[in-house]
Amino acid sequence: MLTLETEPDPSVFSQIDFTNGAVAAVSGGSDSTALLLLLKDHLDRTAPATKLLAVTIDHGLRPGSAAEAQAVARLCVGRGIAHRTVVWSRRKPSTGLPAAAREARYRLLAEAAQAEGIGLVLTGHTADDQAETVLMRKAREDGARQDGRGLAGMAPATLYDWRIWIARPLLGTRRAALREVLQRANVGWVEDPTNEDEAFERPRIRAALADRNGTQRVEDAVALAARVAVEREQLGHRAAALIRGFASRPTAGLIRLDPGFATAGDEAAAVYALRILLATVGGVAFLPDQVRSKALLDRLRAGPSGTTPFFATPFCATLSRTVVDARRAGIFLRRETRNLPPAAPAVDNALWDGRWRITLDDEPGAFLIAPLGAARAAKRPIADDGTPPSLVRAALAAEPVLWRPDELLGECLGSAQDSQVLPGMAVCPVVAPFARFLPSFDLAPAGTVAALIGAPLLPATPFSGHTAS
Ligand SMILES: Nc1ncnc2c1ncn2[C@@H]1O[C@H](COP(=O)(O)OP(=O)(O)OP(=O)(O)O)[C@@H](O)[C@H]1O
Repeated sequence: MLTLETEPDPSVFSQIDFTNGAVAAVSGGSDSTALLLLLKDHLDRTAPATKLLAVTIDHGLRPGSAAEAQAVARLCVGRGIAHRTVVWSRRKPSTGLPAAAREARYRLLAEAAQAEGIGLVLTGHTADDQAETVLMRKAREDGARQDGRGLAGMAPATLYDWRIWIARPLLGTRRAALREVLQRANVGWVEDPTNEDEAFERPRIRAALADRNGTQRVEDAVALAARVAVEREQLGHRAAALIRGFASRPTAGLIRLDPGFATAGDEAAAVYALRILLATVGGVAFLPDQVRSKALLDRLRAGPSGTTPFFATPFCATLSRTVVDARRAGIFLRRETRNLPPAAPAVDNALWDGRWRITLDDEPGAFLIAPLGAARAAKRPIADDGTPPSLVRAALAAEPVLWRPDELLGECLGSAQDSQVLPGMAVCPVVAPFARFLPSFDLAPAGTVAALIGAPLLPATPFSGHTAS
């Protein structure tokens, strides 16, 4: 049976590679304040030269938020820890504020880390947070057509923007244990009133877990997460093997699956692989519906011979903004041409159509980015490699090209295909469902799809001795 740490385990940090330093994300609440003290103690004992920076994001959403950040800064001064407060100064949305604040928080934490040449951010998520997350997702999944992979909860590490690792070393530690650490050290913390506001789902679940069966329910939820995480990782490895065995990329924007993909025998892995590929080709941040994806696989499998489909009757289907074209030459996936972004100035670190990451050194506006379009794609020379030319052209038409603003109707500066870097600008394909947040559970399929489409290699994981591949 799984037991949760009621005393913080000093070894929670021992698997983490601190070679390139760490940012501790410290809100001033109990969990992240304890994280900071435990981390500082660990580094003092094991690697005192490690660069450690505590960062507090002041969302400016509550009257006391600046004072709370100052309290963290004072604690850091007293302990010899570098600290920065970063203010979320952009305009706040009128709806979806918690999600926007979360998005901003991760962006600002990642920027603060990157500015210091640090590739790792640590957060203070606890076993209590994990249990709440799993129970909230379970409540949502019951009755909905979900695949259950969300029940793996929060991953021990998540790659943000394909560049900064967010690690959660306290996921196996109870909040009460962290508070005891603070009480023993005579260090106070801030109570966020929104954590108590039962108008929100998480505080309601938190309150429900505070009753006398709470400990058991937290342990059960965390144990469920651990089981599902193992299953999800295993499924990911099997999906990655199918992609390696059956998928190729005849040209930019076009993925070919060998028909054997549909009949390879591991149906769950094939559906998972198909969902990841559909989302990637379509530039969609979430995987398409499990049931519809399974129905599509069934259709791909229904070849006339029963075992080896050769699509005597070719068919086309669209899912996740991706056209699936099954014919004698193979199963082809490409971005549908509907709803492509119109020509617009390239913006730094933006995801163009969810499929390409743009990085600009120049001032914004130096380039425009637009789909190539059918007319120009029709004039492109096509290699004779057995791929139907009509499919190559259809795929190319949805690929981005770059223009100088004053030459929009003139000469095309160059296709952005194949991670082409123009002066002052880099354009790289992304694995869309994992481009912003890649949970460590999904490293295997993400890395395999990255290799398939020519996306940048994954950085090594923050766990010592583990590579991302
Ligand atoms: N204002 C902040 N400044 C710095 N770090 C923060 C801030 N708010 C939260 N964090 C970090 O995130 C962790 C989780 O905080 P909290 O549970 O409040 O956020 P959350 O919104 O539930 O997180 P997530 O969105 O990742 O699930 C904290 O332990 C801390 O490390």
